[in-house]
Amino acid sequence: MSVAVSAPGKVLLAGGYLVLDKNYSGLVFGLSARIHTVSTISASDTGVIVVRSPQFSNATWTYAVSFSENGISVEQVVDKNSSHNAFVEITIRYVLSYLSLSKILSSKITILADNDYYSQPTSTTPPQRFNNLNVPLSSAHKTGLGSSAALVTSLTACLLQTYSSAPLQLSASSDLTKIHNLSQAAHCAAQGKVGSGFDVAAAAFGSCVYHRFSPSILQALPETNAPGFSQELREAVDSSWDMRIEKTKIPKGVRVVMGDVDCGSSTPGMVKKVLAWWESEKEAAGKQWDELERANRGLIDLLAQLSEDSHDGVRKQILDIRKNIRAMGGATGVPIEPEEQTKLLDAASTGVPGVLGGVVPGAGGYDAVAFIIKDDEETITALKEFLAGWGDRKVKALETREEQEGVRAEQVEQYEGFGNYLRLT
Ligand SMILES: Nc1ncnc2c1ncn2[C@@H]1O[C@H](COP(=O)(O)OP(=O)(O)O)[C@@H](O)[C@H]1O
Ligand SMILES: C[C@@](O)(CCOP(=O)(O)OP(=O)(O)O)CC(=O)O
Repeated sequence: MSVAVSAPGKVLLAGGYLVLDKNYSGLVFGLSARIHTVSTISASDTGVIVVRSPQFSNATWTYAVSFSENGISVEQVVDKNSSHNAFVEITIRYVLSYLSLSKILSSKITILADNDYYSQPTSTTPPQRFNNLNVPLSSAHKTGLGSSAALVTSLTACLLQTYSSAPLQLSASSDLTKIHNLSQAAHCAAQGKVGSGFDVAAAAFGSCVYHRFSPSILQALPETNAPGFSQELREAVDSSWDMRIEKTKIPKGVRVVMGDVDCGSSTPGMVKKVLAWWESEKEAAGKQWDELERANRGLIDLLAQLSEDSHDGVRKQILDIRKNIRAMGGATGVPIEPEEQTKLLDAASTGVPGVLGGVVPGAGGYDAVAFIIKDDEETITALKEFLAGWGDRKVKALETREEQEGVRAEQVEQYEGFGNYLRLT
């Protein structure tokens, strides 16, 4: 029996940094680029879970699961080609601990990521779905769609579906909340920090206006090898969390286009500097964040009631958001919208008909841009050509578009290795 689940990637279009504080909003859209997790359970009760990502080399991870009165042990079986995958390992440990099982049947799990998660080699022919990059995962250039959050959420849902005594109803709010909470716990443990969790929220619930959960919910959890970890994890996951999820979507007539810029940014370093400023300049920072929250909410409200004659309002609102983002960058010394990005965003917004505006998504920096454009082929073609010809910086428009739905079950029609054998239910 096979179980297949997928979760979407994300773009935090407005509310970067602010969303770290539960009093402020994050406008996050789920994306059609999804990470799929397929599990096939075996009759063997040796408790071995083999996970593989066939799109990459040296991307098979084998775990021996054992049980004792102290709880569950998940140990990687290491061989000469083994790499380490903390996000996979910790997710397995968290889900099996949450389920408090005493034994498990072995299983094989395959992870398949839509191509937009990683830069693809230049080729005249479009790559097959789930293209085999044939490089180690660590060597693949990520495009910033939130691969770890989508992976952890789809793997969590898949493992729960595989090993729970009662099948999950992914459309049921209670099961969806369980998947979200458990995925947040595993993702934060794997990251070694409790971020805002907007990416896992998008992976679980899809597009939404997000207010974070209180970090204390997860900060109180003990180490996984501590006595009673399973019970404390279960109590935390099953408790009532104080995040707020306001479902939303990109309105008809416009679409989001992500641009992958071939250079890097360091989100953790940027977050550290902005939070240091938030702590040291409380009054000024509070005014700046309140002004940016006002601008962000203005965009959220405009998109919620968009019509053809409010496109100019969206243009002005995006410019207002960007002005505030640049002011925050100036106050903190963090290149949130650096000059190179300002030039790109201004040129595309004024030079390509149908582009309503663009921002630096998430933490900002140099590595990504996101545009809101009229949803027609003429505009998307013109924007792709503009980005491809933008000076010496390679800016590739990604194919992914907003997709409202979060984690969902997939139908596995036929499964030989990987490829086009996944179909939606
Ligand atoms: N296709 C995949 N298969 C297995 N693990 C993956 C895959 N994509 C991402 N991961 C896991 O997520 C990690 C990437 O996390 P991170 O660097 O935070 O990227 P992102 O910002 O895209 O989430 C990888 O090191 C790996 O552990
Ligand atoms: C700064 C943030 O508020 C948003 C970061 O958004 P990104 O989309 O830039 O995240 P990465 O994919 O990890 O780079 C941090 C947070 O909310 O946790």
